[in-house]
Amino acid sequence: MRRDRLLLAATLTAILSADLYFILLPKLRSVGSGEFCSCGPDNLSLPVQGGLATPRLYNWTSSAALVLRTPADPTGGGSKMERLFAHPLYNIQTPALGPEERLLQAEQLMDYYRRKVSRWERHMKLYSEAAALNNITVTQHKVTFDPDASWLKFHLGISRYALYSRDDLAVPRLLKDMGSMEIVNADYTQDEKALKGACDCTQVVKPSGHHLKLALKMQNFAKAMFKPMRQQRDDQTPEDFFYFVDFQRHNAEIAAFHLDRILDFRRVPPVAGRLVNVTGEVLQVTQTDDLRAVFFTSPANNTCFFAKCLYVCKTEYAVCGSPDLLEGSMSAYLPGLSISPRISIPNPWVRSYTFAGQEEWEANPFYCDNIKKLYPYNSGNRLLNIIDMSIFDFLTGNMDRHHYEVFTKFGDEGFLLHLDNARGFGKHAQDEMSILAPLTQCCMIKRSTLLRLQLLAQPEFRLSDVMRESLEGDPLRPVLTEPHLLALDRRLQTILRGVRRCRPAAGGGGGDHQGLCQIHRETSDCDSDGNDQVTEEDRLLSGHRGLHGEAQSPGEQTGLSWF
Ligand SMILES: Nc1ncnc2c1ncn2[C@@H]1O[C@H](COP(=O)(O)OP(=O)(O)OP(=O)(O)O)[C@@H](O)[C@H]1O
Ligand SMILES: [Mn+2]
Repeated sequence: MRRDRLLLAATLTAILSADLYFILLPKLRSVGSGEFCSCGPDNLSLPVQGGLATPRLYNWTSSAALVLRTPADPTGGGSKMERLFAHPLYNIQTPALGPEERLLQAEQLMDYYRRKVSRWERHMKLYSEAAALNNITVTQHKVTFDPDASWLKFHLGISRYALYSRDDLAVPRLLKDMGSMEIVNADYTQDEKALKGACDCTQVVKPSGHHLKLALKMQNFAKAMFKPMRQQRDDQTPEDFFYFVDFQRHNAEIAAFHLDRILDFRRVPPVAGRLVNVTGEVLQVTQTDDLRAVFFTSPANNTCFFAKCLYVCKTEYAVCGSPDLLEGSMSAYLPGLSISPRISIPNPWVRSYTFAGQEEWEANPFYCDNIKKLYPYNSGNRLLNIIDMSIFDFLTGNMDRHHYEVFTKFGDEGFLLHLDNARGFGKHAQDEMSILAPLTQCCMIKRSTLLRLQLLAQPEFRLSDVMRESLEGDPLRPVLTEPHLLALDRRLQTILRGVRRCRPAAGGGGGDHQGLCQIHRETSDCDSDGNDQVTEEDRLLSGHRGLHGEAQSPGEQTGLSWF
């Protein structure tokens, strides 16, 4: 009898403990976790649904992510990505774009495309005649002129505010096309061609041709930059590697596109993963002898190829299919430079690309004050855009941002293109604080950026969860390992802490609020969504606590400077 009671007591205790551990504790943890508890000073309690616009992103992501979607559910279940994109901050109505705000006009692009197709057809005719004379087998693929092609729509949708609009359905179509459409041509990229195979194997820094990337043309003339897989998902950059000799990671390119979209920057061209058959889809379609010449069959019978230059330097840099299939990232090409020129500008926070070099910003705490006086950082939003870029790079851990590009058409107020993100996601356990130097030294941030970062720090929209879900839509899922996803949340908290604690070194914060981070409300011509954004965000914020929650009204009591 006593034994029975003991057994009963033991069972009850076990049930109670399990209850405590699995139900009560997680609840307590979720209440106590994060910096944005509903009563805390950092609360930004924006409405979860409705109000400003209806969700328009139901068709946005491809296959798997779509399958996962369930209607937005305020209790925390369902798709977080869908809830994020349905959030008012992501649904601010934008005014229609005028012709001057678009990068390209439809007729201009269509003419360009038509000329390209007929040039290609003429060229293919001559090429196959010559190939037949020389006994070279070429796979002839039929190209199609498709006025509705996804890449064409993507190019037409580029505006002075962003590479694509939030609800642009051409983008998911383009992702799908890049992941599966027939490849009709493979070649070196322009910058590799510019090297003309020149190699300097004595150069340690930025070894030319290290990167082994290709330009692939698809059957409807879409063009993508292919970066092959060089590293397994769970390999980490070795401790002793300098960032400038680190591998380029195809999965980092893919993940960066998704992150950029989730942050609502829309400054990274669409990137999809693809399993490419290097024999059938590269070797057999290339018309470049140089490229054909770097292919070989490995002792394990796999098809491999070298970077043009490193062929004569280090043979271990070859990449191999298994036996022909190779993962890679496909990054949608931007419109050609002849129809939409871009300029490449050195990043003011550029790193030294030598073993021992140090740049001024690393040694001078007042560096930002100097930059603020210099054109084009002395007016407009260029500096705020650089700070956005540093936030983006800090999240991915990319230290290789030596330049940035802008479309010349949009002048100084154009957005910055975030091209080349392949050196992110190298070390999940390390946060490279120096990448955030533009933010921590200048102590300013766009309000629209801060609002979204704060939203993504809330459990209902947790960045790692939204990223995980978004990346599920890529053919190469899982694109990032869990530790890399979780690192995003940690880094996001670090950025928000940085914003809260920011003290400009020179005390030159400006205005009446020196010594605090400046939260910049953008002017109409620079905001990525047009001038309605400011009013809409104001409306969203009205009735809520200030950004830092320290006071009721912005400006006076929050101690922030509003511009
Ligand atoms: N999606 C794109 N569309 C058009 N051009 C692009 C695109 N992505 C990159 N480029 C151009 O190609 C150049 C090289 O690309 P990327 O930087 O990705 O390769 P990389 O091998 O890392 O080169 P680098 O060593 O110069 O950094 C870029 O500077 C840019 O001008
Ligand atoms: Mn690069």
